[in-house]
Amino acid sequence: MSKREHPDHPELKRPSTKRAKEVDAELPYDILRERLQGQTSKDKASKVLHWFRSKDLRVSDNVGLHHASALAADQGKPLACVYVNCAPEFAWHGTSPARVDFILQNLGLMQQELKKLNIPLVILEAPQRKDIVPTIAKFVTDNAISHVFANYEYEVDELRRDTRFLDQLGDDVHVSLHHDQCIVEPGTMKTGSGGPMKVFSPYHRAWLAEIKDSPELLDTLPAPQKQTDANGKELSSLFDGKIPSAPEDKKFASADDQKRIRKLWPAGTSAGLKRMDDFISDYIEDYAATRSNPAKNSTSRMSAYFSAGVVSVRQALSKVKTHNSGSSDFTSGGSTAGVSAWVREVVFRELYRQTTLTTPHTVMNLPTNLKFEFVQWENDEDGWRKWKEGKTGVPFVDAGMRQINHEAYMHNRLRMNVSSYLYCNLLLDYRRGERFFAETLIDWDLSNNTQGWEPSYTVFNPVSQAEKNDPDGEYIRKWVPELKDVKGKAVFDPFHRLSKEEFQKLGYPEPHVDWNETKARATQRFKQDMADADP
Ligand SMILES: Cc1cc2nc3c(=O)[nH]c(=O)nc-3n(C[C@H](O)[C@H](O)[C@H](O)COP(=O)(O)OP(=O)(O)OC[C@H]3O[C@@H](n4cnc5c(N)ncnc54)[C@H](O)[C@@H]3O)c2cc1C
Repeated sequence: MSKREHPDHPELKRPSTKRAKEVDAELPYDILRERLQGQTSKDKASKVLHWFRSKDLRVSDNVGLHHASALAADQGKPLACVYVNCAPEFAWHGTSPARVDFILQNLGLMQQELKKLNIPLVILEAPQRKDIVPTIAKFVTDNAISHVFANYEYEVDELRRDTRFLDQLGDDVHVSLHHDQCIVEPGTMKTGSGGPMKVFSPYHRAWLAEIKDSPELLDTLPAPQKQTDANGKELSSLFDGKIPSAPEDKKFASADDQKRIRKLWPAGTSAGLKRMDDFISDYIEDYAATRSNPAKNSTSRMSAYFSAGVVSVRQALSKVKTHNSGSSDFTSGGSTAGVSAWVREVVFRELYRQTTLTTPHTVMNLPTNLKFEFVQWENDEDGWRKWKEGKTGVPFVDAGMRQINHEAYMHNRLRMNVSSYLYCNLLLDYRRGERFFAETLIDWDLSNNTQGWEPSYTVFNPVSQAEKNDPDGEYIRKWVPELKDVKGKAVFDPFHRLSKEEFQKLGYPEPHVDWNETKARATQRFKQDMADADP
């Protein structure tokens, strides 16, 4: 059996490195674009459709929807919207109950908002993933739709799905895809030699220069105008669609969980925009100084809204521009330390989408650096269980894991620490952690998650990381109540810093592994297994 096949862990399935390189060489994005460009243009519309996916769930500043509505209004033709619900698609990606619930709630709010504009939002059901394309293609044909609009999704399966969609529709229907997820179109930031930029610093510099020179990239688009009664009437049978409930395997474990998560992450574009306004007025100026301290809770928490597209990055950055005295110069010379530090994080998000598009093997369950594919991982099931439950005996790691289990969210500093601990100290396949994040986070985003989990030689020391970033131990004491009365620096490493008797009274686990020994083991394993690796 090949090491790529894991009957016990289907989430670890992946293609060979040879296949990965073939996909990189013939980009699914290029194949789709060629197919789009090969369409015969179609000037006259009969009915227009916008197809929402799970990354553009908003009515305002939605590029695809805006163009769909402009065409419909221009030609005086009806406009409808559609979303294809597919439970196996959620299962395939491992989408968390929190994210499924967030998506469904946002669909409900959008349906109401669109109804006020006399535009129906139809929810189609695809029983299996393979049914998505035939289901929507049938809807297009049955309703005599002439033009379909949507926004690009940059992941391999999604690009291939769209190519199949075009093939299935043939020449009778015209399909337009738009770039909506980023400020700068992915794939367009090139190095001097013409290849896509892959390294953060030059990409960041080029990105800042582009936005400074072209502030219109931050302009937002209005919601569609209200549809005429006559056109609304033509679509009258499409108005009474119901929002589906979550599939059984994606329901919250309890009503309490649902209530807590909904309170932490209120659905809707208005709630997201308000969160952004509050962040700008209360936190952005201190962001550079406080962003790494998880106890301060001073980051924007916009990630759930960005990943489902409930708020666009344009909407967020146009607000930051207003705050920055109307200037789109977000360099350190043109904005405050807080503003430039926050925008820098958004630029990571932009680069990761460019990487997904131009190096697609990164979203096919393979590391960017394919040499890491040759590492032999351990099978420490006890360590795996302790990691998931936040019981490794390492306070900073456990605090992060308990936060994710409670909030469907984890502070970035902790994401870096718990991931390093999993694949370096426990030496467990990093893909298991990546999948656990998908299954738990409300803000799961394939590009950000896979790039965040990219394995590297750096082994984080969770004790010194905690001392530096949580200097008062406030975050640890909040999430690990067994340690709430531990005084001073012992909270960072109670097993080594308290007497045996004091430690035993806490009811907190001993460290599952010794950090120094496992760091040396990881370094040695990576070096040895990757030395002759020839992906
Ligand atoms: C192992 C690992 C897994 C991650 N998985 C995800 C994920 O599934 N979804 C996700 O959105 N982010 C992920 N991140 C990135 C980052 O941790 C989160 O975006 C951030 O913590 C969200 O909190 P915030 O909105 O308050 O961020 P802020 O600090 O306010 O940043 C603003 C926005 O910038 C973007 N951003 C911030 N940090 C990063 C980063 N390191 N990489 C890419 N974009 C960033 C996000 O869209 C974020 O909302 C991951 C990071 C790591 C190390």
